[in-house]
Amino acid sequence: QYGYTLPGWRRHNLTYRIVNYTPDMSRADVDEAIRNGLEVWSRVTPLTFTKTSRGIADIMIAFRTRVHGRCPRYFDGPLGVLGHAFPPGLGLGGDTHFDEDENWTKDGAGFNLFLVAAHEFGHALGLSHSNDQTALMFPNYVSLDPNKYPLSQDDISGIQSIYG
Ligand SMILES: O=C1CC=C(NS(=O)(=O)c2ccc(-c3ccccc3)cc2)CC1=O
Ligand SMILES: [Ca+2]
Ligand SMILES: [Zn+2]
Repeated sequence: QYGYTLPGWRRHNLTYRIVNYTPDMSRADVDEAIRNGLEVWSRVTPLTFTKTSRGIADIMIAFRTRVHGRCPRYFDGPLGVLGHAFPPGLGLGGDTHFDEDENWTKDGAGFNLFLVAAHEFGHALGLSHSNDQTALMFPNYVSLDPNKYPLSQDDISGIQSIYG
């Protein structure tokens, strides 16, 4: 159950672009972690995600540190905040940034990019935090088994309350 749900995207066929890559992982592993992070949500909604490699996409994904660009939120160096995403909307809406000062991995070491991405994309699609500690949208990072299906019933009812 969520405190509030933000308005969702009116269009269901969304685009995303990975603006830059972390040196912690291979490009293929980053592409896969991001694709899987989006697929977690597209599997339970009518949403589709198409990758673009240039221009402006709905969901602009970037690895940034500290104060970055015209983003109103800043990162804090290693640990602490791992990423942030903006709720659906034009411009910054949907954009998702990861803190490059973290050690991003595809396995259990450091922080698992797929898991953090799946959480942040929940915000980019309009979900707030859940108080269900088994939920992907729980505010604290739990290193779930990335191969286990990370969505809880709470997440599914939350996202389906927005996208029906
Ligand atoms: O809006 C916010 C503000 C603070 C956040 N803290 S975080 O970046 O350290 C973070 C915390 C938990 C997760 C997470 C939770 C459950 C499963 C996987 C990741 C991801 C990022 C995450 C976030 O999305
Ligand atoms: Ca940080
Ligand atoms: Zn940012």
